[in-house]
Amino acid sequence: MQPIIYWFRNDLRLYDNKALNQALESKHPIIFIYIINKEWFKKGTLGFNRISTFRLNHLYSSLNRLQKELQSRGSDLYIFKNNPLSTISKLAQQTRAKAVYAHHEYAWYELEEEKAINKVVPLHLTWGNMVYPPDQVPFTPDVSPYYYTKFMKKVIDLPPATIVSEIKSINSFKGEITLETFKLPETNNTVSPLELMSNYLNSNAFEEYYYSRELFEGDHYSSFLSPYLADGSLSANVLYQELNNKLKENPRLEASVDKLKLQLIWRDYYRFLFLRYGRKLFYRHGIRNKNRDRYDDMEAFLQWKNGKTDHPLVNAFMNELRTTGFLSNRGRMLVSYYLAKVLQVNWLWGAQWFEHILIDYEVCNNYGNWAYQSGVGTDSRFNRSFNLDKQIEKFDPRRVYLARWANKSNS
Ligand SMILES: Cc1cc2nc3c(=O)[nH]c(=O)nc-3n(C[C@H](O)[C@H](O)[C@H](O)COP(=O)(O)OP(=O)(O)OC[C@H]3O[C@@H](n4cnc5c(N)ncnc54)[C@H](O)[C@@H]3O)c2cc1C
Repeated sequence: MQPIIYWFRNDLRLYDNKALNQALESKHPIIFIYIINKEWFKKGTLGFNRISTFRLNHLYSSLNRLQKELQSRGSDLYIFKNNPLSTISKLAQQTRAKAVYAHHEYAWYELEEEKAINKVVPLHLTWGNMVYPPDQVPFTPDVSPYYYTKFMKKVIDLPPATIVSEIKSINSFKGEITLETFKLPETNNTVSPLELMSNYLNSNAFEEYYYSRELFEGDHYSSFLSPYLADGSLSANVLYQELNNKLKENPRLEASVDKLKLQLIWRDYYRFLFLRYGRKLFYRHGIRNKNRDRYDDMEAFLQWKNGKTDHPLVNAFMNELRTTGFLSNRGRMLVSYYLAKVLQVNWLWGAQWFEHILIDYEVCNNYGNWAYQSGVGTDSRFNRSFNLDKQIEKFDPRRVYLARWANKSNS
């Protein structure tokens, strides 16, 4: 029987994986692949590439875990470091694969990639990786609500996507693959993403999430699940439904449960927005098509990126980000506001820096939030501003965060 290819994208898991289940239902032997796109490693005009070691190491760790899980089921994961179109074309030709199965993506570049691949070999795409995917809501992406609150109200009472059970047995491809594969570096995979999720939801820290999420830092001021949600090793839908279960067990958690659920709805919202507006979300003037006098000012950009601006709070955030690959949501909001609205620098440059440096970079969350904060996205108050000194008084009154990060040198 001809094989099929299962192309893992941002869904690096064997549980709650709808597209994978559909591939298994086809009964064809499966070749499991992941493609590390070599474009990510090319330096752009701003002097950095699209993936830092923070995210790359995290990705390796998720791939190692997935590969071992497949091996324990008598199968394997083939990893390639190349371009998705050429890899899939060559592999399909070599193995006579009948079709490729994968999850839909949402952003313009990925959608173009899907079209190109589908011209070479039939591509079966399934909606997934969301709580409310487009095939489960009563509206199509082209008319999905423009503002978050409207979107949230439309979906919040709908049943979330059905959770698909973990795959057990696999009919895997036994033939030879001669295309050059990529050997994964060893990584420490101690705790699984599902365990991390459950540890967090059972911790005392989660009880305080409803207010601690607004802080700059802390041991567990936030879930820190974003790197796993971004590469799909943690299912957002499983997290959402686990939150509902937690609430049934312990009604005292209501405020935290509701707040985290709203964040997961922001995540879905941006995906719908990308499906609706496509390439416009990568335009300097955004989907509002408004020229906001933003300049390609390299000197100001470098000062911002390297934590050398006139404001110590911005410097502290940028230093933490450069050193750890992570930043609180508040930190991200304030530094993006500062670059786009105070320094008036092209917001796309900031979004590109985040794409490079963030351990949890995810295209829709990143560019959607950047456009929002820069006044070219869907913020109803597009000229919203923040008083950074007041932010310090409110969230870091004893200057602990500032003392830790503001003067960290640019090494
Ligand atoms: C300018 C800017 C850029 C951002 N870039 C990214 C990015 O590349 N990747 C990313 O995952 N998040 C991004 N965010 C959203 C948010 O800051 C992070 O998801 C969050 O800080 C990650 O930490 P956490 O998992 O502990 O968050 P939690 O508060 O525990 O939230 C849980 C999950 O909900 C989702 N979520 C939370 N806040 C948002 C939000 N504002 N928009 C959409 N989804 C959200 C994320 O998947 C997150 O992991 C960005 C925000 C801003 C303002």
